[in-house]
Amino acid sequence: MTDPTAPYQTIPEITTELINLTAIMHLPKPTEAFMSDIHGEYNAFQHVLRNGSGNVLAKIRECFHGEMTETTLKEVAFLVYYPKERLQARHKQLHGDELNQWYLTTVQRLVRLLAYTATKYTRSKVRKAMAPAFVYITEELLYNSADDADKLDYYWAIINNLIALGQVDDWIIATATTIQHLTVDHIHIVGDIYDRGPAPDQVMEALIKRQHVDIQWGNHDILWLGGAAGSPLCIANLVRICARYNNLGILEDRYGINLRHLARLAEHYYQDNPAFRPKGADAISADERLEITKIHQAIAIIQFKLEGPVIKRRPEFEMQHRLMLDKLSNDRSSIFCHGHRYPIENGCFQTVDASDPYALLPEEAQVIEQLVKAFTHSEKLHRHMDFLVANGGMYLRYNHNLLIHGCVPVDANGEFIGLTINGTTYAGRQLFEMLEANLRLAYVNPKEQADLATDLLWYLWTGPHSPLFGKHDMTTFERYFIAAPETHEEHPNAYYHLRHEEGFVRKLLTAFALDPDLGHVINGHTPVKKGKSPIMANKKMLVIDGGFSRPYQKTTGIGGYTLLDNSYGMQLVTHQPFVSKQEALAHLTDIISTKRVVETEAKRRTVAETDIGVQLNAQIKTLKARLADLQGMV
Ligand SMILES: O=P(O)(O)OC[C@H]1O[C@](O)(COP(=O)(O)O)[C@@H](O)[C@@H]1O
Ligand SMILES: [Mn+2]
Repeated sequence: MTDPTAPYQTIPEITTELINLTAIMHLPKPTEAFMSDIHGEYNAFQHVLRNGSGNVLAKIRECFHGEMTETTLKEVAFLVYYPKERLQARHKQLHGDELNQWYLTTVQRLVRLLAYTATKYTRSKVRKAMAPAFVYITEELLYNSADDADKLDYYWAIINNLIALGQVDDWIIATATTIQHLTVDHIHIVGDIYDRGPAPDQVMEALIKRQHVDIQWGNHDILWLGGAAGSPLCIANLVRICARYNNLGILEDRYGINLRHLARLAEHYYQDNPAFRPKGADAISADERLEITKIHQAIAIIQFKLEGPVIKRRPEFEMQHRLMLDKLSNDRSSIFCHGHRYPIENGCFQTVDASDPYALLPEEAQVIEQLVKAFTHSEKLHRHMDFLVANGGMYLRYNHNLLIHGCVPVDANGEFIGLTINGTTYAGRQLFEMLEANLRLAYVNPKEQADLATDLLWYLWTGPHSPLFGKHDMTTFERYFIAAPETHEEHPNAYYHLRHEEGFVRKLLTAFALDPDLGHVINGHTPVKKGKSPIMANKKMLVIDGGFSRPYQKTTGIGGYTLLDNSYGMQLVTHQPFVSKQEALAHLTDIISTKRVVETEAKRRTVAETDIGVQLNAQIKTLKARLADLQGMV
């Protein structure tokens, strides 16, 4: 890494930079937002992203305190969230002089709001958040006040010219976006961008456009990373989930993955089957539903077949109990598992050879080969996965907090447990690091499909000690084919009851080299059921999967939680279910219901108390030593 102090070598250069860095240390800590389990719900996600978890409206309220009615406040807020759409609406309503008056008022308001949101940042940081084409104009407006009599004409001349030259709409859009970005400086995504919902690719595009984003991988994200890394099992799982949620379009239309071979195989071998009809597919034709139902069965059976060889070649995964196809009776009418014989419902094992149940038919092998090729060659998928790999990890330590999608696997006594590979046992933080190193290895070697690194990707999705899964079994097979509900249970790791205890959460923070007095553990993954609190362990544990995922809103009763951490403290924000962008725009409805203060700081926190502050402090030390050397030489 290059030394950030390298450009400062002379006494005046060093002095200027020292003054700059020391001043930054005193600025308020930038705002962080935490979101998780977006599950492809782009519209709800982008709304929360645009409104900064309710922070934009709060800033507008403070900035224009007492000057605006509730309706006007909302109008300004929605202009900041959806500038393009609101401008279109204005163009329909207002013309000529009325429109010009609206522009004059609006530009002035946005300049005031921008100045207000920019106060806690350096000029250089604010500049970086602006659209390059408008930096000059915006800075002139921002740093020359309309209240200054000498500058009044100059100020209004800029605004009038923006209007006269037809640039004002673009400026409004650019400035609204800058305000959004300054309101929430840093975004943490605590996993599960993918699966179940319709537009994970759009979520990725939105994240790529933001400047400060990190991602803690979720088990569903691993399937897609695994797909790009050429793992046949990850591919089979994610295609199955796309079929189950009527989302095959994500593969074909968004990522250019051709499903023709799979559809042909499905058409040949499968019929209608109630257990495999797609969810949330009321609007599609009967023919289409039938086609998806067949594809769903074809890929599920391929998945169960592919699991066999991996479980057998990796005894260290301890997943032999997940071998299901060899437990079917010869006539496939029953199965012996979980210590009992159960009848099979909705069976579709026509391609399973009783004497060699895990063998793929030649056409199944061909389908999977073709899918692997398509996944490893999709340019768009690679762009998205490169971003996920470059900006993501198995866990993150950030400003004293530990961010993890699922859990840190432990036994009933709270001792770390994990995987033993080649005689070495990996548990606690080492387990995360070993898995991450293997993921990165698998990702850069997509041609390897049966090596340990690729098999570990699948383990991350479903393994009993996977920190991203956190349950003993994934009972997908039983959920499709066995009615008895006791076979569907997926026992959660002891972590999930221990995380209510403060002592246990302190132990986790210490194990990840964080200060247990200052830090919190922030989790996603498990929807917080109606009536349960997402704040646990004397506020040390925060669980923010309130469920953006529509299919899960029945369980949670809400539209999701997000967490905000600013210089004043931490706040948990509860969101109502998001209906649609059209609905939000038509009625200016936000989806914030409550803000709950988790912690309030006695003294406003500054940059000095953040991770960036620690880095700046090191730079200050280096520069001071360099200055002393130079002064000694004089
Ligand atoms: O709701 P579905 O589609 O049946 O999925 C259920 C499966 O999803 C999982 O909950 C994993 O997904 P999450 O990470 O979203 O919890 C499995 O444990 C479970 O078998
Ligand atoms: Mn998850």
